[in-house]
Amino acid sequence: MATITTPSNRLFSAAAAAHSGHRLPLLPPSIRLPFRPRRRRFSVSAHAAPLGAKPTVLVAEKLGEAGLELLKDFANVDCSYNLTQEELCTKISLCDALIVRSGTKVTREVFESSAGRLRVVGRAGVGIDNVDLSAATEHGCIVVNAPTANTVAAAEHGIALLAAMARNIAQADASLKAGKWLRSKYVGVSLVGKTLLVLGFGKVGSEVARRAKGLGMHVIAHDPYAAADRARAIGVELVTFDEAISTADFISLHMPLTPSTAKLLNDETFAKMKKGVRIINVARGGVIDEEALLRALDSGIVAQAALDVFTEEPPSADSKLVLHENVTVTPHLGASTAEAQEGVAVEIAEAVVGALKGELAATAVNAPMVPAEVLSELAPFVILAEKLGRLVVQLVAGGSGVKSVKVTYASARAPDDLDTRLLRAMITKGLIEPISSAFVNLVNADFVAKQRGVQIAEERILLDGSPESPLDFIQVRIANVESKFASAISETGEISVEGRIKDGIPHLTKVGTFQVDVSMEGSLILCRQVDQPGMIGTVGNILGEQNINVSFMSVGRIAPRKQAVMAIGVDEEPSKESLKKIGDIPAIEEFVFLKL
Ligand SMILES: NC(=O)c1ccc[n+]([C@@H]2O[C@H](COP(=O)([O-])OP(=O)(O)OC[C@H]3O[C@@H](n4cnc5c(N)ncnc54)[C@H](O)[C@@H]3O)[C@@H](O)[C@H]2O)c1
Ligand SMILES: O=C(O)[C@H](O)COP(=O)(O)O
Repeated sequence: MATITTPSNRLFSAAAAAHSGHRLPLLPPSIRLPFRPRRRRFSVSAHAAPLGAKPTVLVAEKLGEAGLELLKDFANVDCSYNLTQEELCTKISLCDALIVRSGTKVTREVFESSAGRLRVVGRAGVGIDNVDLSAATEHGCIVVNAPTANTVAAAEHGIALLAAMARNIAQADASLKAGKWLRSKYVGVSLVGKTLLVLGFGKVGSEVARRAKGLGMHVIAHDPYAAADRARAIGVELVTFDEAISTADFISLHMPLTPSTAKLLNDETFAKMKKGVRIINVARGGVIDEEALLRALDSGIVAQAALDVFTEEPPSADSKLVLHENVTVTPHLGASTAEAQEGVAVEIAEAVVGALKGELAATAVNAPMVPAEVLSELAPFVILAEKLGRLVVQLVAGGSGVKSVKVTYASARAPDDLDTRLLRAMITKGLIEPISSAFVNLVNADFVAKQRGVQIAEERILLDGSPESPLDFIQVRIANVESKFASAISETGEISVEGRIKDGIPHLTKVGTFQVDVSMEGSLILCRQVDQPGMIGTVGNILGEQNINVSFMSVGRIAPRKQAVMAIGVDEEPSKESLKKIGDIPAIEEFVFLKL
């Protein structure tokens, strides 16, 4: 038997990966979130839509017709463009989903103003730097984007800017329209044989590279996360950052804006570039230190720049960069083709509708991606996990404070085959919802646990035997607390419960050191007693008098006539009087009533 400990900070690895511009493999689009719909009892929304009512989607920036039609089939759609931040915050409390492009800042204030009603933010495009992802996660709001439909449009715009800049198209056009005929002033540079550096070899970058090869350019790329064979397949060489920037004649930027890419091009990096280098940016303004670029243009290190994106959009009317003679600019038009906008609209509408239906969208950027086949196999264990969390927390004596939770997954499968992110989220949901007003879901489970100071450590036990089922049992323990049911304390001094799946149904199989076997449905009475004949009948009679249906009973004992724990499943909640009568039975040493 081997024990493998897993750090619990992996739940949102997908979010972190997406944030760094590095996506996990995409999944089939229709994966259902294994959560029941939000129950009104735990709703944190002050303005939740009436049950059964259509959800409301606020479309805050222009979206293609085909996408709007898809949304209207499922939801009430409010198209309100050019909202001020204040207007957005006012409207949002009446919306279940919000769709934006890059022009709307979805700030923490927006999530706070939604008072818990906003469940989905759809970014109709790739870059999610205008959405406060941490705030979304903290509010349990899923963020989805449309990462593929505008790739070609952005790549084509990059190539258009490259060619227009090299041949001074914009400047010559403006000059001719101003009545001048300046043929010698606008002599350009050729592209063929020149070295183009693609910085960020993702979807757009690789399409730019492919097109630049067709123009006869020598293309190199730098991307710390890209696979060399993918680059090689289109005749592109992946090189180090320093080598890349010091050899390129043209540099085209295609990475996301993240803390690690912000101001990646700055005074220091411009100083390492070839004199006369030309820069194209259709990624994000913030990846260039714009003041440093201005200095590099003025000193001649950078001969020309072509910019579609700016740190502040729109840039100020007197921006020296925008007005610079050697700079060609467009107002963030990379994704703006008719075809791309229709495609993006459909891509985001499908993702938002799916997320509102409770499906885990393949393009979610702040929730773990769990493959469909894993989800279906884990489904019963997901319910077991929540019930164990819900049960174990009710065994804690008031005032103890839950801080340290240990979860053990026992399985005959290799540890890497078991994805525990969902299970951990559901245990957290079970642990936290009964003792707080928080609404916990797959998106915010780790955050809520951390916020409440609850540490969840996971370990895996590798069992012998055939690995048909993903799990044999799950054990949840809470350390450093007192229990209102002393028999739930294990040899290690922790409150401990253990459960298994039997015939597809979650069963409680161990409490403290006592083996029991009760299905985890309805409610549960746990009694510690001295094992003796007639106990089951006595308790059954008390409950029968009150017309309480007993669904099952199970006795786990240390040895005949010694201490035993009796677990009684009941369909209805017994009255205080009935519970008192049970407690008054002389052989019963302690008992507890638990809601599952
Ligand atoms: N101007 C526009 O209208 C427009 C349109 C589409 C996309 N974009 C922007 O273009 C960028 C790229 O989009 P995409 O769809 O190709 O995204 P992508 O995620 O497919 O590719 C981004 C690539 O950048 C790489 N990367 C991350 N950090 C890096 C670093 N420090 N150095 C080099 N590479 C790094 C990633 O590994 C990834 O391969 C995004 O910022 C997106 O918002 C702009
Ligand atoms: O990140 C993107 O997809 C592009 O920057 C497009 O932004 P837009 O939707 O505002 O055109």
